[in-house]
Amino acid sequence: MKLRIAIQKSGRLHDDSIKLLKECGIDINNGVNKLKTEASNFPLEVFFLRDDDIPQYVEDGVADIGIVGENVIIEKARPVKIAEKLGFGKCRLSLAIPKAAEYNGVKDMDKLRIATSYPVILQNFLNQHNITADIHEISGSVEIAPGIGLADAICDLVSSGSTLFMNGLKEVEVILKSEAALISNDNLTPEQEALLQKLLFRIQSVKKAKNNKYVLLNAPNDKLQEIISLLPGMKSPTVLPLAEEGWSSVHSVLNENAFWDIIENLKAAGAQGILVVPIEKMII
Ligand SMILES: Nc1ncnc2c1ncn2[C@@H]1O[C@H](COP(=O)(O)OP(=O)(O)OP(=O)(O)O)[C@@H](O)[C@H]1O
Ligand SMILES: O=P(O)(O)OC[C@H]1O[C@H](OP(=O)(O)OP(=O)(O)O)[C@H](O)[C@@H]1O
Ligand SMILES: [Mg+2]
Repeated sequence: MKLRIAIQKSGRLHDDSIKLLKECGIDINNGVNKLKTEASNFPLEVFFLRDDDIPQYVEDGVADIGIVGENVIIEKARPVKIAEKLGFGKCRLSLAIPKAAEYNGVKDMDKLRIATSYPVILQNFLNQHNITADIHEISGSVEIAPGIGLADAICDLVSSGSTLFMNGLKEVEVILKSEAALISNDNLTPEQEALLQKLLFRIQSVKKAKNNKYVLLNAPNDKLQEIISLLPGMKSPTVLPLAEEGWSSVHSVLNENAFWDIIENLKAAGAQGILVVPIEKMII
């Protein structure tokens, strides 16, 4: 028995999806233009599909699990479970209007023509704000719509904002924040569920490792207690004597979010020779 995963064939999520599987120790040979392949060291079959189709395939059980943006999951409104958010493909779905247009709030969208590939999410947003607008569904190149007279505003994905900028548009409302997620069919068999849990365990170890760094530093023994008190660590820091009398080496794990603040405090407390090393897997 194999678990079948659907990932994007090409596009924004393709490379990161393959990379995540690799980081989980799963080897797949991803031949050019192949639509289906198998992992050599995990019971996993991989289907390469258009991202829009992935929720439907997972709902129908053609694939058991899939990797797709939350924006697509919500737009397609299929009854699938979100098993894990994956931390890549981060973007937002936003409303944008021509740079020179005046904007005083969502109510300015009333009666406008809005071009989008996300009619369901947009309609829900407009309903919540009691706004009636004319939604033009188009499947791509949405940012060009105001420039060619197709629409007054757009609702599309943004990350750096450069596509909006290049098309003379400005972002005025964020409707949704999104990242890639692992979705699963609602009715997996116990065997499939066990394989999914095995995969999730690996994904979580990879994610935790990415959010943490291994830190080594030298501390004079008279500052050791103060330095140790600044370090969270997985249990408590490792302390080893240095060859030089009166000094110790301290090893610990620091979370990315608190990282720079703690490093500054460690330096101020007398830590020296601070080394920061990436962690490949982290199992707690
Ligand atoms: N600029 C961006 N930055 C980060 N993530 C993005 C960005 N644009 C899109 N994404 C995420 O990546 C997903 C895939 O985007 P992409 O542009 O490759 O889709 P697509 O053109 O619809 O591809 P497909 O050919 O599979 O239908 C989006 O649904 C979204 O979740
Ligand atoms: O804010 P930015 O960093 O400019 O990113 C936003 C753009 O990225 C996505 O398209 P993509 O580049 O994936 O091309 P596509 O239209 O072929 O899907 C999205 O549809 C926007 O057009
Ligand atoms: Mg698509």
